[in-house]
Amino acid sequence: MEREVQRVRQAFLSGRSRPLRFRLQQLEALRRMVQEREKDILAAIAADLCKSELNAYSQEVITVLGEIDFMLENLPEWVTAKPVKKNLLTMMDEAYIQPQPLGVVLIIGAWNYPFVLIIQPLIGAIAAGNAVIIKPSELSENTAKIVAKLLPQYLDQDLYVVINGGVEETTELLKQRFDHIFYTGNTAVGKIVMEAAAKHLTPVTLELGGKSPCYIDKDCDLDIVCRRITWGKYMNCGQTCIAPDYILCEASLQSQIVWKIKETVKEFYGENIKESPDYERIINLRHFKRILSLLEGQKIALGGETDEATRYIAPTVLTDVDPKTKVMQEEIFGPVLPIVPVKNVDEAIDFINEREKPLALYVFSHNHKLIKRMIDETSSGGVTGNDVIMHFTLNSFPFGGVGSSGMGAYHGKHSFDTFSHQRPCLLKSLKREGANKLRYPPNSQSKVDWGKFFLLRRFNKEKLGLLVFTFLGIVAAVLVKKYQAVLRRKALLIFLVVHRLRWSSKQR
Ligand SMILES: NC(=O)c1ccc[n+]([C@@H]2O[C@H](COP(=O)([O-])OP(=O)(O)OC[C@H]3O[C@@H](n4cnc5c(N)ncnc54)[C@H](O)[C@@H]3O)[C@@H](O)[C@H]2O)c1
Ligand SMILES: CCCCCCCCCCCCCCCCCC=O
Repeated sequence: MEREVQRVRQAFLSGRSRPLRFRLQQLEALRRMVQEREKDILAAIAADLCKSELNAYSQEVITVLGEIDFMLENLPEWVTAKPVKKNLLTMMDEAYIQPQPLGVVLIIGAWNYPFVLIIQPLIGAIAAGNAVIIKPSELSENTAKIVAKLLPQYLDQDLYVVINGGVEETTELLKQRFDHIFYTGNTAVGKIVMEAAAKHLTPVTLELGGKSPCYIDKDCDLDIVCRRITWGKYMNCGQTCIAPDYILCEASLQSQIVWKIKETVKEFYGENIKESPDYERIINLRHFKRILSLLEGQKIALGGETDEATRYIAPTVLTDVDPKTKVMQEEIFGPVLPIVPVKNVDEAIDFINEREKPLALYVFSHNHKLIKRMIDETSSGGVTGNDVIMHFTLNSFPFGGVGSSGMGAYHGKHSFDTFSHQRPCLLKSLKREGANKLRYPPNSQSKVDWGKFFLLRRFNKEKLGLLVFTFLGIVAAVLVKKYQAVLRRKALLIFLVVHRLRWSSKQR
């Protein structure tokens, strides 16, 4: 493992991942890989999650292709140095921010969207000029294998390396020094990753989970609300990090919600859900049993049917759920939707704020003010009002959690920034040493006063224009004079003294 990371580091140190042209070529090659090997990729995802190829394409591949195109379009602008505002002490210097790659990045993926969750961060890491080690989830083994097979056929083999394995391999990998670790998965392992990273002071991005609440106000169109919630909750069999985890609403709305979800389930998946190509299965037996244990002692208002042999759990709704029961203590990550009755929006806000900060928050209402209030008075990684999941699809948004749902974010420019160091660069001349004497010892009150003038003085645009105009006038005058150097220094000195005297008198 150590040798493998060393090899990738050597490749990074060769410098070839840095030029813009190279990054664009690699991103284009990645796009070619997705397009040419689409069938293999979709088959692997389908095998891992019992997912139709159409759904695999619309949930994972579209996002990846969109992200690559967005990077290709914007990267030339993002990589360029950005000039920054200067102060009086640096006005003659060059000052800019240059984004630079961090070095060797480790990306650890989760199984629930096994392709997009490793390839989307990879796109950001390549765009930012890094070398990358990718560790796909061992639970989605088919996708892990196909990614390990295909990437070396399309990308630089020394810079971008896939390492497959389970907990043992990941543990060994985490002992190595990286320049950034990007982890997607559950919060408990997130803590292990962060602890390992701390040993090398490696920065981390943690894309974690949590219980994302969904508040339904009585002032809304329940047909539409229930259709949208049914889509987001049962997509991928509830195994989506930003799926609505539970519903908060007034008790009187419960029966209508159950009825409308039942109708929508029929509309989406037909009478025999098991036969539907759009309804997935639970990833493994451990998760299947975990989800079943959440149903114990609950009032099942819809669904509840299961089949261990195929790890099938029907779309399920629980009503009158007691917040102290197990289903409300952990992230469900399955097709079970508890409804917790609350009296009103105030109680819903308190309920959310008494718990860990979720990855997503959903609010449904015709009342825009209520939605805004919910946003203002709670915290979550992201929010969608009057829909679910959809904020994930907008790559101008930073995607990530807050508090126990994660730290850092990615997608689009936010990925580029996550994998870049924003390096401040100040380039001075070896001339104009006179002004520098101010900061050299021995210090004096007069030097401090000059320092205050240079560093604390604020010019508005008009004054700055006047300053530039005066300065140019001085330069022009000096050019026609015989004793150029002497005159320039004196004129500048006079100008600065006058300005400082005026400023000092105003201060008093
Ligand atoms: N925020 C997001 O973008 C996002 C996306 C998907 C999933 N998630 C969250 O991830 C969770 C589901 O994923 P999961 O955790 O079951 O996926 P998982 O079991 O695939 O684990 C994630 C990764 O952690 C590694 N891992 C597991 N145990 C480890 C250990 N002890 N030490 C080191 N590495 C270890 C695995 O090899 C894997 O690569 C849910 O909580 C979900 O909300 C979050
Ligand atoms: C048939 C064409 C449909 C067009 C696509 C519609 C938007 C689909 C959105 C899918 C979003 C997938 C969510 C993936 C979340 C991954 C992170 C958490 O697990």
